[in-house]
Amino acid sequence: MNPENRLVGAETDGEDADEQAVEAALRPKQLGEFIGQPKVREQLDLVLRAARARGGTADHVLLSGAPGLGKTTLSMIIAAEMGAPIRITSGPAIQHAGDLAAILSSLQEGEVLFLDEIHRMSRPAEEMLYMAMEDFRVDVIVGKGPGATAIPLELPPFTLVGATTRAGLLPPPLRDRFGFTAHMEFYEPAELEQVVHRSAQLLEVHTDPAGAVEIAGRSRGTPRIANRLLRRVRDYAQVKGDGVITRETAAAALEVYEVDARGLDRLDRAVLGALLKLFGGGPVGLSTLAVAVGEERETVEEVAEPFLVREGLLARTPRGRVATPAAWAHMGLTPPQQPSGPSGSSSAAPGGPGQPGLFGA
Ligand SMILES: Nc1ncnc2c1ncn2[C@@H]1O[C@H](COP(=O)(O)OP(=O)(O)OP(=O)(O)O)[C@@H](O)[C@H]1O
Repeated sequence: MNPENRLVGAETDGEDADEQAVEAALRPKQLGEFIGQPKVREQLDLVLRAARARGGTADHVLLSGAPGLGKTTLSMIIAAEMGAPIRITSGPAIQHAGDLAAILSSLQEGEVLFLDEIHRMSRPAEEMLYMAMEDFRVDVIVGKGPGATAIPLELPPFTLVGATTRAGLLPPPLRDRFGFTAHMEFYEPAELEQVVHRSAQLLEVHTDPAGAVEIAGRSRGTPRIANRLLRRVRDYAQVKGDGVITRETAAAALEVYEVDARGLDRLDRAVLGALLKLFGGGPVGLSTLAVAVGEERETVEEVAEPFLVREGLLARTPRGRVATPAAWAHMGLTPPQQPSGPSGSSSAAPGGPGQPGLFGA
């Protein structure tokens, strides 16, 4: 399986230009339209109102959280609420300090600079950013070696919105220069239902409440996935039904796309299936598990496991991967009997009363 083409992948890697255009059209434009994240919304609202009242530029904002939770959307909302233009770039696109200097020196006063994946910027660019954020100034180095000179360049005040999936990877001097930091959480099912209803309205497809519940429940807490599943269910409803999304059409469509009731796809289920059926629920080493499902070790570890761990279906322990009781239940399988006696065997079902500490990693 090519992990980039996963329907339930939270990244945009496998999406074509049309899909990305639809996604862009579904973005909320104002803070009031942004669903969920109540704390972030409330705090950001204060930051933006205060900046507007002062007639100034909003403080720099750091947004952290998993892909597809709305970081880009929020950065655009910040610009819209401030009536400012926005420039979008990303850490990996800024390889040299000069790349950053070129962007910074062309910003207009009050402009929002959205820097996605800010943790992947090169070190020299990062150091240049410190000064730009704090003093709205950069030193452009001209020449090399002992003859090199630093030419100071004044910048107009701007708002940096940095986004990262890994806030912990940011060096503290960079993190400290943001006036407001927000962590985006995964969305509750009820919030995802609202996302589905809103997007369905924009796409002009009729979705009944139970249809939205069905899609939201399979969306892995992520609006981008909810929107993507909605589009696939819409296709199915148009081809196989009368275009209306009901619980039945949503369930039938997502069965075709192999996204189960909890949002697991074929890869997730293959990993869980191997762990349960071939290894009695574990513990089993990652490499062995990867061979058993015919995937790269990294694919299992980085693509399938994070969601399985988050859902409480799989645990990473010092002795290997272990299925939880919830995994057995979800896959409709019965765990093997626990061996009696003081020390349990390693192939016994994990998590039972006889095996304390197995999930303690
Ligand atoms: N709170 C929300 N309400 C409604 N729709 C949302 C919300 N958050 C995100 N979306 C939708 O989800 C999609 C993905 O959002 P966005 O691109 O902002 O995520 P992201 O966190 O920037 O992801 P990445 O880090 O992968 O770029 C967009 O189409 C957007 O419309």
